[in-house]
Amino acid sequence: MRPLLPLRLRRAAAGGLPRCFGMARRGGPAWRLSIEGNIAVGKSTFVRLLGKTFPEWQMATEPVAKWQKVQASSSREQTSSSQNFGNLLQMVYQEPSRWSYTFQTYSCMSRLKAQLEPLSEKLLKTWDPVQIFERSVYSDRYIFAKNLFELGHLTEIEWTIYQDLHTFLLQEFGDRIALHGFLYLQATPEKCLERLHRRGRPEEKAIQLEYLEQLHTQHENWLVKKTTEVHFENLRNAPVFVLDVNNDFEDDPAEQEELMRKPSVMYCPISLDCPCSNITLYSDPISSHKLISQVGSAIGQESSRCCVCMLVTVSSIQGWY
Ligand SMILES: Nc1ncnc2c1ncn2[C@@H]1O[C@H](COP(=O)(O)OP(=O)(O)OP(=O)(O)O)[C@@H](O)[C@H]1O
Ligand SMILES: Nc1nc(=O)c2ncn([C@H]3C[C@H](O)[C@@H](CO)O3)c2[nH]1
Repeated sequence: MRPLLPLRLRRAAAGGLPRCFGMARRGGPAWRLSIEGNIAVGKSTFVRLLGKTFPEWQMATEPVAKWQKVQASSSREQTSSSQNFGNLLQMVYQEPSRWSYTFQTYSCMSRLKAQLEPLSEKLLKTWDPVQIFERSVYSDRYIFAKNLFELGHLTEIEWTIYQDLHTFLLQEFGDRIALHGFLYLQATPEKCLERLHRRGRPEEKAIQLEYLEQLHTQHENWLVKKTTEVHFENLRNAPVFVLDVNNDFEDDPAEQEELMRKPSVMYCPISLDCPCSNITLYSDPISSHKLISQVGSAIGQESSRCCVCMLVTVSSIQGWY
């Protein structure tokens, strides 16, 4: 079963909707969501599942391989003989004070490029085109760079220059890199460490629980408590859907069922007149769809695909691990 909104409803949102509602039409502006979460929480796994379930969607995975093998990308002769300048991921873990600034400028640039990618031909032909990003230019700054600065691995001057550059680039690119919402995969740092060890990426061998605890706090402050100072108006208003992914439900149908019953909280401060403000949604697609219909009728639409519907659709995948 694919718990998508019925096609009829997905096609209903054609215009005249409040600010937070999208214009679903063939080749129209894409819904752009970022999957956020701690190291090894399960983002790539989740994105892979989304890709299998919605083959028409465009997925931008985190370019870890590029960080592990830095190569010049501007040269016209981009061949297999391109020089390998080293494993920046390993370098930043081994010598954070030396390499954090280099890493953050490079990772930020690679995320910016991903967010600027044009819609694929395939996506242009679909109704409700959707782009999914694994992390974003925002987590680059408000999770990792901020944390490295607080740990003293970025100096005052490096942090200042990074922020200046980040703000400038994001303002320059404006709507071209805008996101419509965030899906925050949330698990305890202990669970992330367990998964990190199970995955066994060599560069991450020395990661301690304390580092994952710090990153967890950064995620909570930015996405849940909203205490992190952010510098972009659209980011302040973006909806955040929090999904508890602590359970190892990959091979456990009983856990999957349990998960389906769990409510998730959607934070949607998108506009004062938005009817989906701070409501509780259910990871059970049927309950969620009922709620979406209620939201739709509350604003005089049969139903629509808004930020809430979009995130519910994405999150309902969770039940099929
Ligand atoms: N819900 C889950 N239950 C059990 N194991 C999981 C679950 N999700 C992911 N895993 C496992 O945890 C490990 C890390 O998952 P994954 O690589 O998807 O994490 P990630 O969040 O993308 O990591 P990173 O932050 O490094 O990009 C993998 O071995 C994966 O198979
Ligand atoms: N320092 C630093 N800054 C980032 O922006 C960043 N984004 C991801 N990572 C690390 C986490 C995983 O080990 C690995 C894959 O996610 O890369 C980062 N490290």
